[in-house]
Amino acid sequence: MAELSDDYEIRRFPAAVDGEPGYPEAERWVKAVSFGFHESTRTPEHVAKSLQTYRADRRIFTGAYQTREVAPGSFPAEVPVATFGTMRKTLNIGFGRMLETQLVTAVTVRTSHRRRGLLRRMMSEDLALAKADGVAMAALTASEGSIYGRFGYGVASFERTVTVDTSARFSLVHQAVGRVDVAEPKVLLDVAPEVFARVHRLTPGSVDRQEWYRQLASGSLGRDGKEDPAVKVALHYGPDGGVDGYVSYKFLGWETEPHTMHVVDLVAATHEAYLELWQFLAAIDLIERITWEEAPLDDPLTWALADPRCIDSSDSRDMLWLRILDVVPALQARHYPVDGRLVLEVLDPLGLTAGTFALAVSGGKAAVERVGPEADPDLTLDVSALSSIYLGAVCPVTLTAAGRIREHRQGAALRARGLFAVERAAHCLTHF
Ligand SMILES: CC(=O)SCCNC(=O)CCNC(=O)[C@H](O)C(C)(C)COP(=O)(O)OP(=O)(O)OC[C@H]1O[C@@H](n2cnc3c(N)ncnc32)[C@H](O)[C@@H]1OP(=O)(O)O
Repeated sequence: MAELSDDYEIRRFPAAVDGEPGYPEAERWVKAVSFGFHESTRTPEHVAKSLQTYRADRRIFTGAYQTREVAPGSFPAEVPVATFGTMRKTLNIGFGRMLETQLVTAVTVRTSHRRRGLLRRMMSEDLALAKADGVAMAALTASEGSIYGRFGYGVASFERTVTVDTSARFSLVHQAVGRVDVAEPKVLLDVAPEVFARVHRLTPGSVDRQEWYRQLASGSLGRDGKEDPAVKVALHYGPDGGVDGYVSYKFLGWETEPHTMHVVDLVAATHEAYLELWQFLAAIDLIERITWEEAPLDDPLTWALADPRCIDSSDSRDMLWLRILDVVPALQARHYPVDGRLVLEVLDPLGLTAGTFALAVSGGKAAVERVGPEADPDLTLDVSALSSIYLGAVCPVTLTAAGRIREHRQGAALRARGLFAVERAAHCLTHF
């Protein structure tokens, strides 16, 4: 664990709502986070609403506080100079299996206190505590690609921004089996979590959503802390009449050309619902373009379009970063689509998971054991590379080519690729 400096005290406390004794401390913490991300100062109402959703997620706040006298006139000592938030949610690890995961969010360090090891200290302590608490996986989404590899995180899923031309060119090779109709946005307060729960069970890489998502999708609470009257909603009804998908969207205004609808949230629990929601979006009159920032890379829409070039997707990026905290339970939790055996030598910059492990899969079920240093490894890899291949969305053969995995036995990386494959493309619709 990192050296603790006397200049700062680290405090951990749960999210509190207005009226509770911990509220002033939680309020200052939230304000420090928005300062760290260069947002406008949040109004007290906005902070109160944020804290209600954070409480529903049972978030834990970590703050670093100055212990020495602060400069006169500067932020007082009660305002944290560094923030670090966590909550626990499930991660779909393929074939419908769920793994409890420590989600890390709201990481900020005030400019005047940066590069003194505050992030390293908060991260090392938090990951060690989560592991001691029996949590085998941590996850985050990163503001910069250069920060988190050193702590053992690896990119495990991707997303892309798509701009879809919905002029006369747009045509889907798909015969509708259900129907789509517009609805009052507030219906999503109830419907969105139900539809998302189905998607979460079906999609490897999916992280269960925070409370805020249903509020965002229904226009109840926008990013600015206010209701968003621009949000519109359409529901997809399957052949049985039940709602199995929705899209929440906003018109970008007549001055944006071509006239564009922006997707706020699109969640579909069946293949048909996904395509039919796109058919609906493309059919909106006076609109020639749809934009969506959270589209999958491996997207059925591409293959259902008569002209796949209707999609412009120049912006692909990393999405979910995973960090295995405990190798044996993490690997044993997965289902494997093929049988096989692999000996993995795992390196860990924080020392949480280092060791050599034998993974033996029979009938899809894994037995994992720590073996001695004399065991002959098939692969040597950093925990960040193991975390990257865990969801099947990053290819071990490619990581070997990149020098991130060392293959001691020819064909071992390809074997790992087969073992870690999942039943459908990994995609995470949850930012946190
Ligand atoms: C999950 C999320 O919340 S993502 C959001 C992350 N936050 C932001 O981007 C907000 C703006 N940035 C910041 O607040 C800070 O610069 C932070 C949080 C990124 C880093 O905090 P610091 O306390 O300065 O980091 P700390 O001093 O502990 O550095 C630890 C190591 O990371 C390195 N590092 C830190 N930030 C960066 C960076 N942006 N790029 C590259 N390396 C970095 C340091 O050089 C150091 O390396 P070393 O241990 O090998 O010497």
